[in-house]
Amino acid sequence: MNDECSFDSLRNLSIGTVQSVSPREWRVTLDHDAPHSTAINTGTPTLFPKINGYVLIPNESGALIGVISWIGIENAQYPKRQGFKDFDLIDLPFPQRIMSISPLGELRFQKGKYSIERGVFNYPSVGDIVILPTKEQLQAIVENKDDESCFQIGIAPAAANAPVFVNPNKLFGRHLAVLGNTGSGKSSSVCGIIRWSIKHAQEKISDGKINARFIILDPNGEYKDAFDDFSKVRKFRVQIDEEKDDFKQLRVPAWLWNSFEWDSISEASAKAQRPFLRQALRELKCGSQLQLKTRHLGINYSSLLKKIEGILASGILSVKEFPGKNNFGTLLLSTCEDLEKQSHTCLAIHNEPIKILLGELDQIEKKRFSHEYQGRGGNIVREYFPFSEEDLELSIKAINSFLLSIGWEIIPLGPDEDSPIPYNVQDLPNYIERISQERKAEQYLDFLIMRIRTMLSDNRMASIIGFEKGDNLQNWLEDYIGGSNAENGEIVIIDLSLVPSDVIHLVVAVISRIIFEALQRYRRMIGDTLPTIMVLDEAHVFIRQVPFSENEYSTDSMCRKTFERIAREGRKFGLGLLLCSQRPAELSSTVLSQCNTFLLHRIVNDKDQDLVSKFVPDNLGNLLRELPILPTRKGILLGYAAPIPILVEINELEEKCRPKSSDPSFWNVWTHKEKRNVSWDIIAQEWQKSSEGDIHPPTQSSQTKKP
Ligand SMILES: Nc1ncnc2c1ncn2[C@@H]1O[C@H](COP(=O)(O)OP(=O)(O)OP(=O)(O)O)[C@@H](O)[C@H]1O
Repeated sequence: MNDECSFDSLRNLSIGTVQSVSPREWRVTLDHDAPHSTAINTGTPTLFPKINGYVLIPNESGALIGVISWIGIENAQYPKRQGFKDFDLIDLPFPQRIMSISPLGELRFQKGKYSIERGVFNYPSVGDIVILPTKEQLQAIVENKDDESCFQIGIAPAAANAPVFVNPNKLFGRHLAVLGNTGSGKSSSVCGIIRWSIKHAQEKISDGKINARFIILDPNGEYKDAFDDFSKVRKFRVQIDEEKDDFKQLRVPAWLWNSFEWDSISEASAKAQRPFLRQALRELKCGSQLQLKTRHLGINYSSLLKKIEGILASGILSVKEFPGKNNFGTLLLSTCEDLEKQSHTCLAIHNEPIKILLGELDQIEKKRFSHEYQGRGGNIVREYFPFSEEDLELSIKAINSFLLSIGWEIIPLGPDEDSPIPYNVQDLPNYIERISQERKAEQYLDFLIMRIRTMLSDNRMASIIGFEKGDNLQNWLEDYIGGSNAENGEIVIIDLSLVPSDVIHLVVAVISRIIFEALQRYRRMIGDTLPTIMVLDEAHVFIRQVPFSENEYSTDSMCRKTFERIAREGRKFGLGLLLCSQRPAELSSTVLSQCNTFLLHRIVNDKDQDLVSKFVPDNLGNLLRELPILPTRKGILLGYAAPIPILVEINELEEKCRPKSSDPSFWNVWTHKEKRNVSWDIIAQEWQKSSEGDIHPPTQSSQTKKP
C-alpha cells in the first residue's frame, strides 16, 4: 500500500461492508450504527444515505469511488449487542439497510494531493469495508481539480455543494455535446460555459485581452444579447434595417462555395451538368479580375495552347503524316478565321495582340499549304506539307505571348474551382450558357441555368450570397474567425434565424468548412494550431443522422458531412465543437461518437435515453436513470473533462446573460400582467417588403411592455 495513503486511518469510519460484487454494481450492507438520515462527514450535516451520494472502499492503492444508486431495507437477524445476553429473547427480524453502488473510479493520495483515476481496475471483495469520504476527499472527487481545471461551472449538490471546476483544454479540445429536452437549460449552460471560461481567462491576464475564439452558429437568434456586456462581440445576421442594431449583414458569398457545395445547391446532375458547372467555376475564378471578353479569349486560346503542347509532347510524327498534317493545318486556318472575327468585336486593348497572333499563325499555315480540291461531298479539302517541330514551337510561343499580352494567366497555373476567389456570381449562368452553346449541349444545361438564375434573383438570398465590390477572403476570415490575438473580440454570433430555409444548410456548411480549412492552413503554414471553438445550437437540424438511401448531394447531407469531418479531424487543427441538441437520437452517430465530453440535461424520450447510454464513455447505468427527472439547470457532466461523472447544478446566469428562450408566460399575458398589443400591419409590411421598400420601426405601443 502507498505510504502516503491516508485511507487506513479511515477504516474505523466504516459505515458498512461489501456484500456482493459484480462489474456494474456492488451491494453493501450498512452497519447498524452507520448514520441515519444525516452524516457530518462533509463538515455540514448531509443526508445519508442518499441517491448519488459518494462512498469509498479503501484498497491497496487508495480507495475505490462509488456512487449510491439504490437504497433499500431487508429483514435480517437482530444484531448482537455488546454487554447484552440474549438467551431468552425471541429472534425478531431487524431492518437491515442495504444499498447498491455504481463503481466510478479510484481516489489516490500522492504528494499531499488527492487525484482521481477514471475506471476501476481492482475490484473490491466481499467483506471489504465501505467508508464515507471526508470533506477534502469529497471535494477532490467532484471539484474535478487537475492543475488546469480552472473555471467553475457549478456545484455538486450530491457532495455538499462542492464547486465543480473544468479544464478548458479537455472540455473544448475533444468536442463537447450538451444534450437535453427543450427547456432543460442547454443553451443557458452553453452561454455560461462560454462566459465563465472567457471571464476566468480575462482575470488571469493583467490587461484582460485574451486570445480566445468562439464562433456561435445560432439558428434561433437566442444568443444575440447574451454577451452584450463583453466589449467586442461581432454579430452577423440577415439585415432588415441596418440602423437598428449592432449586427452586420451576414455574408456567405457564392465565391466561397466549393464545387461540391455548388453541385448540391444547384442539384446538378452527375454526368451531364457537373462537368460544365465545374469548368465554368474554374474559368470564372481563373479570370475573375478580367473583363468577360478577355476571359473568353483567354479560355479559348489557353485550351488551344494545351492542344498544341499535347501534339508536341506526343511526337512530331502526327503532324508530319496524313491525316495529322491536314488536321493541324485546318486547325491553324480555323484559328485564324476566329481571330479575324474577334478583331471586329474585341476590346480596343486586344486589337494589337490579336493582329500579331493572327499574322504569326497565318504565316505558319501558308508556309505549309500545298493545294486544295473539292471533296466528294462538295467540301473544300486542303492538303498540307508536313509540319515541323519548329512550326509547333513557333505556334506555342505566339499563343503564349498573346495570352500574356491580354493579361491572362495560363490555366494550369491558375486556381481550381474550389479556391475561394471572388468573382461576380451573376456571371455564372451566362457563362455556363456560353459553354453549353460552344459544346452544343444546351439541352442538358437549360434546367441547371434556370435553377441558378432563379436562386440568384431571389432577394432574400442576394444579400447573403451575392458578390460585392471589395469582397475579399482575408476580410471574411477576420470577421468570422477573428483577427490577430482576437483583437476584434473573442465571440462572434452568427444569427441564422432569417436565413431562408432553402440555403440554411448550405450557409452553415460553407461557414464551418471555410473555418475548418482556414485553421488547417494556419497549422500547415504557421506550424501551430489556432484554438477555436465552434458552437452549434440545434445541432440535430444540421447534423442529422440520415438513412443510407438519402441523396448524398443534398444540402443536408453535405452539411452533415462537413461536421463529420470537423468532428473527426478538427482537434488536430485546434477546432473544437460545442454541440447543443434536444434530439440526440437524430444526431449523426459519427459526430456524436467523436464527442468526448457530455453535459446531459433532462432527457425524457426513451430513444434519446437509449442512444445517450450507448455513447457515454463511462459505465454509468444507474446514474443515467436520473435523466428524465433532472430539474432545469441540473445536468450530468461526464467524459473526458470529468474524470468521474458528476451531477452538477450549473451556476445561475443573470437574466440579461441568458439566451432569449424563456418559456412563454401564457398566464401573465392572458391576465394583462404582461402587455402584448398586436400590429400585424408592421409584420405584414416587413414580411412582404421588397429589397428597396421602407420598413417602419415598430411603434412603442406595439412593443412588448412589462407593467
Ligand atoms: N444556468 C441557468 N441560470 C439561470 N436560468 C437558467 C439556467 N439554465 C436554465 N435556466 C432557465 O431555464 C430556461 C430554459 O433554459 P434554456 O433556454 O437554456 O433551455 P434549452 O434546453 O436550451 O431550451 P431550448 O432547447 O428550447 O432552447 C431559461 O429561460 C432560464 O429561465
